[in-house]
Amino acid sequence: MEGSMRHGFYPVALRLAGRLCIIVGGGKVAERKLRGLIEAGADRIELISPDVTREIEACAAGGRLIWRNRPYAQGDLEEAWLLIAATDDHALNASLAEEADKLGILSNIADDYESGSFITPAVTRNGPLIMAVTTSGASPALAKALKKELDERYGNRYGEAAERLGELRKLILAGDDSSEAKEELLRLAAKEVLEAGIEDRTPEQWLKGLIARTKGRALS
Ligand SMILES: C[C@@]1(CC(=O)O)C2=NC(=C\c3[nH]c(c(CCC(=O)O)c3CC(=O)O)Cc3[nH]c(c(CC(=O)O)c3CCC(=O)O)/C=C3\N/C(=C\2)[C@@H](CCC(=O)O)[C@]3(C)CC(=O)O)/[C@H]1CCC(=O)O
Ligand SMILES: NC(=O)c1ccc[n+]([C@@H]2O[C@H](COP(=O)([O-])OP(=O)(O)OC[C@H]3O[C@@H](n4cnc5c(N)ncnc54)[C@H](O)[C@@H]3O)[C@@H](O)[C@H]2O)c1
Repeated sequence: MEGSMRHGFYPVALRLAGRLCIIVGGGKVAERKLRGLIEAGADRIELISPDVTREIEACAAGGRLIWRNRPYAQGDLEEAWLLIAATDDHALNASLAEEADKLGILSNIADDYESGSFITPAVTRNGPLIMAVTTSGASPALAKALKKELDERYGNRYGEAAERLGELRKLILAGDDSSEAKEELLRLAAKEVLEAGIEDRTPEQWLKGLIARTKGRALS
């Protein structure tokens, strides 16, 4: 197996609910990262900055985050699970990256794509369907433009489909077919959605149709 050091990123989807996320900085970049955390379901957010945008201030007033209205102070990261450093102070961002590593905290450093343990992709969300694009730091603007194209092309079409497939999947997995038969049904359902779109029927009706299709094929 060959790795690539240059583009050495491992994409994951993190579960943030209940975990303390700290943003240091309160400018335009901090605001965008904050929006991303909220959309991802983060419910314990602290933002440390002596100065914030209006949107950040409104989010704090609405109880979406705790705003510490002061500069970063040593020790602020100790309880954190994840850090986003988005100040305009390069030396501070760099030292935050080091401190996070020492403490074992995930870190995103907005002004230096080589430090920090993760970078944030451009993201589009439609129900459970999340499409994320990264250029490994080569061109954030391209990541943003590609994300828009993906959203226009697939977002509306497959967001609801993913939701419905999720319900169908639960039904199939709860049944007592063999695991091979279940996998075949699940693959067939996803293929059907790609080829024909979703039809207006209950998961039970859908499953019936799929079973008929797999049986029909076995006989032919
Ligand atoms: C995708 C997106 C996600 C998000 O942030 O939510 C994101 N940047 C976005 C936009 C954007 N950022 C910049 C521009 C101006 C045009 C340009 O420079 O191309 C635009 C375009 C715009 O604003 O229109 C400038 C910029 N960005 C970074 C640096 C510093 C450096 O390169 O080290 C500088 C120079 C700062 C300076 O000049 O001082 C660094 C990073 N930006 C990343 C992510 C990570 C790599 C992701 C990847 O490559 O896939 C990484 C490495 C770290 C990180 O932030 O995680 C978000 C689109 C959101 C959306 O979808 O709407
Ligand atoms: N990753 C990205 O996508 C991206 C995009 C554009 C810019 N950048 C980089 O990100 C950084 C921030 O950009 P911006 O446009 O949000 O800047 P900005 O000037 O709008 O905001 C900077 C923020 O940092 C805060 N700050 C400064 N010193 C602080 C301290 N000691 N403690 C806490 N907060 C402090 C300020 O109060 C301010 O809120 C810049 O260095 C820029 O180069 C990154």
